[in-house]
This record gives sequence, C-alpha cells and structure tokens, in this order.
Amino acid sequence: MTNRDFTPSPTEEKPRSIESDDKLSSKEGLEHDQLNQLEVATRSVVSTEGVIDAAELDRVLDEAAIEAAGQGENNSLYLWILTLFATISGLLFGYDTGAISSVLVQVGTDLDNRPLTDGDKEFITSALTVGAIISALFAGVIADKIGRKWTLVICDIMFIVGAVVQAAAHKKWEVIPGRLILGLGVGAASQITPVFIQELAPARARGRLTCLNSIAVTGGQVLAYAIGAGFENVSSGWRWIIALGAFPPIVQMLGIHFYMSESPRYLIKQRRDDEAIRALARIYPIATPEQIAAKINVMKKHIQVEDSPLSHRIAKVWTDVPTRRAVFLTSMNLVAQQLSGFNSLMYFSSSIFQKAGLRNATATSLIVSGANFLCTFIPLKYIDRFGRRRFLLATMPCVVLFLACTAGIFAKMLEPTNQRFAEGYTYPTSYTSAMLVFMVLYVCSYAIGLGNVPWQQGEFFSTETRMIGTSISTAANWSGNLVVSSTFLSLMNAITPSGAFGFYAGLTTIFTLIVYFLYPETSLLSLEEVRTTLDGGFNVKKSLKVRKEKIALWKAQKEAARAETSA
Ligand SMILES: O[C@H]1[C@H](O)[C@@H](O)[C@H](O)[C@@H](O)[C@H]1O
Repeated sequence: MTNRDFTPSPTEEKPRSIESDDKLSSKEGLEHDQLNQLEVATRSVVSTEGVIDAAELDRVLDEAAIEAAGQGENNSLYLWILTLFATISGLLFGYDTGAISSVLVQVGTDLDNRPLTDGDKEFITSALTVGAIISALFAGVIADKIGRKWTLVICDIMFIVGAVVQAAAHKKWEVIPGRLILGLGVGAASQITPVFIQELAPARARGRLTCLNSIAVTGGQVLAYAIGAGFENVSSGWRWIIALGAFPPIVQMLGIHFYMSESPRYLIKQRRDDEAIRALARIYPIATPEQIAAKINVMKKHIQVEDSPLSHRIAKVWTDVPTRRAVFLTSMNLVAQQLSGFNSLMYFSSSIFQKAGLRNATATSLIVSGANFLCTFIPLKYIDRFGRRRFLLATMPCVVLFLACTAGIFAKMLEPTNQRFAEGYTYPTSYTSAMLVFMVLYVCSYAIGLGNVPWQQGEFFSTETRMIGTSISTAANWSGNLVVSSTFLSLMNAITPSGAFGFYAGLTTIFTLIVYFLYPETSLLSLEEVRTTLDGGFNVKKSLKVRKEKIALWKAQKEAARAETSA
C-alpha cells in the first residue's frame, strides 16, 4: 500500500485531537504551546483536499511528541557527534574533488617524465567523476541491502585505496585507476550521507543537519586548497596532498566501529528491534521507553509501505507521475548546479590563475573555495524560514550576472593576446583583480543557492522511492559534473575563456526560468503535501499557498498561546 492509495476510514476523516490520542496521553507535563505545536503538526498531514495520510499522521505526531517531551530545540550531543562522524564522508567528497586543482599545477613532469597536456588534465579530473556516476547509481540499493554504516565503510576503503594508488603513481595510467576508485567512494558517499543524516535526525533538524554535510563538502575543498598551497614549493608535494586524504576515512571507520549507530529504520527492516531501540534512546535521550516504542511502531508501519520489491520500486519511479515529476525536478536542479560551471573553478582555478600570470596561483584559488565555504553557512540558518525556491530565485540571477561580468572582463583582459592566455604576458593588475572579484561574487551567489538547495532533494520523494529517486538524481549531478570537468579546458580553447563563462551564464538563465515556472516550494510542507503538490502538475502556486496558510496558522497558534499565557 502506498501513501497515496490510503483511503481514510470513517474514524480518521478528521485529524485526531491531541487530547484524545491515547498514544499521546502518556505525555503528561507537556506545556500548552507544545500541545499546540502537536496540533499544528497534526493538521500538516491533512492535504488541501482534506485527505489524511494515516502513516504520515503517526509519524508527525510521534516525532513532535518525542521532541516536545523535553528536547526543546536542542539536539542530543550524541546526534551532533553522529552527524559529525557521518559528514567525514562529505569532507572527503570535498577534499578529493578540491585537491585536484593544486595537484594538476604541482605535478610538473612527475608523470611519464613530461608535462600534462590539457587533455591529460581533463582525463585525470574526470576519472573520479566517472567512478562517482557509477557508484551513485548503485549506492542506494547497496545501502538498503547491507546497511548505511557498511556502505560508508566500503566508501572509506575506496578512499584509502584510491589515495594510495594515486600517491604512488609514476605514470598517467597509474593515476587514472586510482582516481576512478576514489570516485567510486565519493559518488556513493555523496548519495548515502545526506540520506543517512536525514534518517537519523528529528524532523525539525533535518534541513539544517543536511546543510552541515554541504558545509563539510565545501570545508573539505578549502582544506584541500590550503594543504595544496602549503605543499606548493615542496618537491613532489602533490603526492602528499593526495596521501593525506587517506587519514580521515580511518577516523570515520573508528567512529563507525566504536560509536555510530546504524539507521534505526534500517535496523527495524532487518528485524533488529533491540538495536533500533538502543539507537533511538541515544538519539532521543529524554524520551520515555513508551515514546521510543511508539516511534518504533510508526517506523514499522512505514517500513511495510517501503518494503515493496526492488523491481516495483524502480518501476514506480517511471510509472507514478508525481514521482516522475520529483525525479525530473531533483535531477534538473542538481544538473543546473553543475552546468552553472562552478566546478570549472573548483578544479581549474589554479590553472586559470597560473595562465593569467598570478604569482601564487594555488593560494589565490583558496579565495574561491573559501568564499564557497563561508557562504554555505547562510542557508544553514535561513533555509527553512526563507524557503528553498526563494533561495534559488534570489541567487540564480546573481549567478547569471556575475558569470556574465566574468565573461566580460576576460574579453577585455585577453584582447591584446587574441582572446587566449599567452605564457609570459603580464596582464594588467586592474583586470586580474576585477576577474577575481567577479569570480568570488559568482561563487558566493552559487554557494547560497545552487550549491546547497539541490541536496535537499530527499524531501521530494516518498519513503518508498527515496533511495532509487535520489540515486538517479545524484548520478545526474555527477554526469553534469563530468560534462563540465571533461570539457572546460577544451571549451575555453574552442570558444575562448569569455565564451565559456558566457555559455554557463546562458545555461543558468534557462535553468532559472525552469525553476521559476516549475519548482514548487517544499520547505515546511509535509511529505504528503509535497506529493499532492506534484499531483496533476508542478503546482507552484498551490505550494506557495499551502506554505503561506501554514505560516499564518503557526503565527495564529503562537499568538493564541501567548495571549493565554499572559491572561
Ligand atoms: O554542493 C556541492 C558544492 O557546491 C561543491 O563545492 C561542489 O564542488 C559540488 O559539485 C557540489 O555538489
């Protein structure tokens, strides 16, 4: 039975009142406004058509009850540490993709005793991406089979083997398999980590904790750049840059072994209820045993829904129209992220700055990754309040604008050298500085919206189709990454640097229009509401209306509670 197939029984046609819900009657001591929160949560599972999704109702009630029962706004220390261990995968995703920029500059003639050609650079860079596309496609299925923790351990082993193979390489054809192996780890980790965090986190913290993973990714890139800059004048320093990437996976494996719980949802699926109870008790330390038992029951109900055969779940992604729309939206958004060209800078900014005659190219490109990292913090605080769609629509036009400015400054700067970089030519500092400023502004606009929002993709899917759906869109993301990383240098040669950045501006303009017309708002909407939104169209206006009504209801509830307290 799917959530959409659910037919309400006569007794469930109205949302149950908080007081009459016997599951909640054990929550003596709940404050009045906490009860109000529960009531609001109850209403959130009633679609605009008035249909109640029973499983969703239980989930929301149960989570809200556990949270209201004493945790307040704070996550348990255990959850924070768990998330930090999980985001080591994000850190490695960032480190291994970011390190290539300085490696390509520093490798010199160490491989095959000759300098790398542009083609070699693209090949080496994209080997990781090819590995990532392959593993992203299969990661969801593997994680459902062997568990999230073991999938992360396999990723860690790939990270270590890939780093060692590359660091020891003396030929291009030895580096490439190492990078491919690393890619297998990166792709699977990029798919599993956010979903793992979402499965562990209480509903109210899900968006923010997912943002933490994006912060880990961009932080890993900064670290890679900083370490790259540190090794710039060390002979064969590139080998160290790569080799250092083998240490964090060891830390994560130790964390997994001694500390991390498996996802309770997965444990229940495996009928390991005792372990699931222990894991939940650590995530919700203040919850009573009854509350934990209630949560386990709710999860069991969900898992019955999810537990359809794999072939059925795969088929559903294509045959169920709202799910198909979800796949389209999440893939489109993750492809838009890549085709805005950001990774051309992430991977090749050192090479560009070197060609433009900047003295300390790697250190300069640290500014690019630093801006990306810092601006990733902005959505962390505001993503739920401001909304995903608004974040995208406010920042994507800025991406277009600053890409166009970068294209313009390249056109001016390269005029004397026939729109190509010329070795040994000194470009005026005013131009190189303006180039840097526009690039940084572009990166900031990207990081606030496109760099972050698309990874919230999980909320577009039902629990049944989430793993398959996010596998497809994550693979689409890495495919877009491959297109950019394997063509950027050739594109600059073919249509000039100015043309390449102008091209990305054009593509982002098209994606901005698609987002404007088709991308509904999902923040604050329950899963059921997202699903009804995608029924019969993309229903952007309807999603905005539902959200507005919810905010109004929340405000009214708060006001009423405040008035009652002061009375
Ligand atoms: O969200 C991340 C982030 O923006 C990274 O900086 C970028 O390198 C990745 O490709 C992207 O998926």
